[in-house]
Amino acid sequence: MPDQTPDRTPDLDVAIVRLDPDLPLPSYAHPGDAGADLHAAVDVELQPGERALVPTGISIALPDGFVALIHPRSGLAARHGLSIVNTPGTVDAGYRGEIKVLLVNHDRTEPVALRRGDRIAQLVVQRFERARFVEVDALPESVRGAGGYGSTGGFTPAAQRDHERSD
Ligand SMILES: O=c1ccn([C@H]2C[C@H](O)[C@@H](COP(=O)(O)OP(=O)(O)OP(=O)(O)O)O2)c(=O)[nH]1
Ligand SMILES: [Mg+2]
Repeated sequence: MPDQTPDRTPDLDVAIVRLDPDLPLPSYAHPGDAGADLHAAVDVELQPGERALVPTGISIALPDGFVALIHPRSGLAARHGLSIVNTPGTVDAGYRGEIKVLLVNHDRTEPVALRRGDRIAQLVVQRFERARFVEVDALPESVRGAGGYGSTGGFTPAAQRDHERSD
């Protein structure tokens, strides 16, 4: 069935140069998708635990005030343990070099073989705010305060749950 989701995402022109004219441009798989899929420009095989900086064959020029974030694809992560070391990778508006993806194979036993043209990651273009860091002597109080790193509780690991049940 065709995707019925109306695409209300506003369009933004982003200049792109294909360093490799045989590869497709990044593209959104469905209306409303946030990420445009990026293609590998080379074949690469990653052994378990191995990483590689994989070229995508494109350079872009984002308008000022925009950033592109390189996210992993969940299917590759779930099926092969493939992720990105520095996820999300940050592509700055001023960057004119080739976009590359720092892939890592988290699988313990199986290598991952990628072919040139495979969709290896997704690029999310978004606006950002540039902060002016205003130094003060003390920060305003908040309900959370300095609590973090699980201060609100986490989950009980299954092994511990089983142990409590058998008590
Ligand atoms: O996954 C990534 C991350 C970065 N870049 C490019 C675009 C980005 O604008 C530039 C610099 O990235 P970043 O600031 O993350 O790296 P850095 O280690 O801080 O290098 P630099 O000192 O050049 O900023 O490298 C990529 O192509 N892929
Ligand atoms: Mg940097």
